[in-house]
Parts: sequence; structure tokens; C-alpha cells
Amino acid sequence: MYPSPEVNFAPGAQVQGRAELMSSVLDARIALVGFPSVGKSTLLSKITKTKSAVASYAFTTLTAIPGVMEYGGAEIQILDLPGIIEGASEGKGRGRQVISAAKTSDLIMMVLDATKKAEQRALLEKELEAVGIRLNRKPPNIYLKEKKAGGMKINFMSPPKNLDEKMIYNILRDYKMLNCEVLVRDENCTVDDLIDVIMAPHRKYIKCLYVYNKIDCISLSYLNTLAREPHTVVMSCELDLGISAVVDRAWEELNLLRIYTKRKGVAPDFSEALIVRQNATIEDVCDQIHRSLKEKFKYALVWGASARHVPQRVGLNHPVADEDVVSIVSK
Ligand SMILES: Nc1nc2c(ncn2[C@@H]2O[C@H](COP(=O)(O)OP(=O)(O)OP(=O)(O)O)[C@@H](O)[C@H]2O)c(=O)[nH]1
Ligand SMILES: [K+]
Ligand SMILES: [Mg+2]
Repeated sequence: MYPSPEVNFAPGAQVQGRAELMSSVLDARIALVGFPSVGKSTLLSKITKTKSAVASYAFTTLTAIPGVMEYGGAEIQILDLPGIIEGASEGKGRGRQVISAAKTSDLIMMVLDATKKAEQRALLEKELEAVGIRLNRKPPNIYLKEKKAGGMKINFMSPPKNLDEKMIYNILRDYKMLNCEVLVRDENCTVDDLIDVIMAPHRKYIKCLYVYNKIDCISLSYLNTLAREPHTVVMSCELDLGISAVVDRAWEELNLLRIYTKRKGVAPDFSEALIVRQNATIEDVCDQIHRSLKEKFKYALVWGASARHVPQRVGLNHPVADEDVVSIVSK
């Protein structure tokens, strides 16, 4: 789905948006984000065939270096990004462009130096938050619809703990949403949640895997503490330790499904998988095969985890599961 762009961070250079990057052959994109010299480029060189310069000084990497990681028949782009620093979201060290490139990814691998202070993680998260990235979170459970007229209609499922009607009214007015319908569905919603919903086109909800590198330099007890944190993996690129576990975990987080196709009377083709996203249906599988296949679609036969019995005869809206075998029968 993505070509491999050499994203240029020279002053004035434009970072391509996701839309422009779609349409090629890769199935997903992972961005390596972190402070300088945490080992992002070292990791890229380990998990792809691309070599990105590695050195002990900060800002060795100055442009986004794309590599391709092959996994279970899928091709995943790994984007090695320049290191970012505190204040990056305000433009320090061209950080805004770097973070914006991360915004186009399906998964952020936040590479952290296990020998550095624990605060580094929160500092980085703050920089990503500031450009509208929300890590490991779902969009707030607030329904908001703009109207042409009729003023504001504010409703709650149950009384919110952190919001009241007056606050909501004031915020909507500040954002010039004078005619709209609001339904707060979750009592724990905050002012920030409401603003995220108002700003929805500028918010990006991305999964994040925290990758602590350089565990060769820390104590075993601290390593155990780090490894127990949620969404966290630990590794040492230097000692080649834990790299394959990092890759496995990244694959799991991407939640991509491998679908094998089968022609009538022929054994399934396990040499090439179609890669679709989580919650994909037979319709998405058809679209991956050919744009107009849907129009000729009669039914599909499915073998695998998504089938109640094998083969199960299903329609376009049947949700598929990882490693299903699908046979499309057309009119
Ligand atoms: N001790 C130790 N050093 C490592 C490890 N991985 C990488 N390094 C060293 O850390 C330094 C920085 O590595 P890079 O891969 O250049 O780091 P980077 O994050 O790409 O840095 P920038 O591009 O400057 O942001 C190099 O000297 C690496 O050899 C590791 O697991 N353990
Ligand atoms: K470096
Ligand atoms: Mg680098």
C-alpha cells in the first residue's frame, strides 16, 4: 500500500501525507521514533536489508530512511526517523516534520535508551500529543454532530464526573460550533476528550510499542521492571538479544490478517498471502484481489478460524480471520 519514499527533512521540504503514500505494494508502516542515539538506525539495520548510518553522536540520521521488513508473507515498511528532542513539536530540530511523518504510520515503535532516565518516555509522549497523536487510546466516547441551525443540544448518558453543561457550552462556543448535537456517552470524559472530538480530523489514534534498547547496560532487576510494563519490549541490538521478540510483538500489534486464496479444484496457494487489516471482511479480500471482483461476486467459501464449519458459504460482509483460506465464486 505504500511506496518507499525518501522523505526529505531539508528546510522547506514537504513531508508527504498518507494519502499520497497509499497505492503501492507495502502492507503497513512502522515508524521508529525516539531521542537521538537510542539505537533506531541500529534496529533498522537489524530487521531490514537497509543500512542506515549508525554512530555514537546525536543526529546521525538526518532524513527518514525507509526499509522493508518481511514477515509472514507481508511486507512492512520500517521508517527510521531522525532523533527528536524536547520542544520538537514546536519545531525544534525540524522535529515537527519528523513527528508528522510518524503520524502516517500504523504503529509507532518508540525506541528508548534503557540506561537513560524514565522521564524520557513521558517527554516524548508529550511531543507526540502536541501534534495530535494519541497513543494506545481510542477516540473518546462522545457523539458530536454539527448542524446548520437550532443551537446546541447537549445530552449525557449518565452525569459526567469532569464536565458539565456550562463547560461544554463554553468550549463549543470557543470552537465556533454554535449549532450542534452532543451526546457524552462516558461519564469519565474530560475537557481534553471533548476538544479531541471537536478536532477529530487532526487527531490520529496510533498504537505504540515501547522498545527499550541497550539492556546490556542495565541491571537484571531493572530489566525485569521495564519488561513488565504494558506495551513494552526490551532488547539489546549490541548483543542481538530480544530482536526477534520485538519483531513478533510489532506484528501482533499491527493486527494484520493473512488470507490465502484457493481456486476451485486446486489446493490453496500458501506461497502468497493477501494482507488485510483487522476487522476486514470478504469484501476487503475481494478488493485486494481486484477492484471490480465485488461486482461479479456470488458467494465465498471459507476454511479456517472464521468459519463455523468448513467450508462455510458466506457473503461479502463475513469477517475473516488470520490464515483463513478463501475461495471466491463469481457470477
Ligand atoms: N550498549 C549498546 N549500545 C548500542 C545498542 N544499540 C545501539 N547502540 C549504540 O548506540 C549508538 C547510537 O546508535 P544509532 O543507531 O546511531 O542511534 P539512533 O537512534 O539512530 O541515533 P540518531 O540517528 O542520531 O537519532 C551507537 O554508538 C550504537 O552502536 C545496544 O543495544 N547497546
Ligand atoms: K546516533
Ligand atoms: Mg539514526
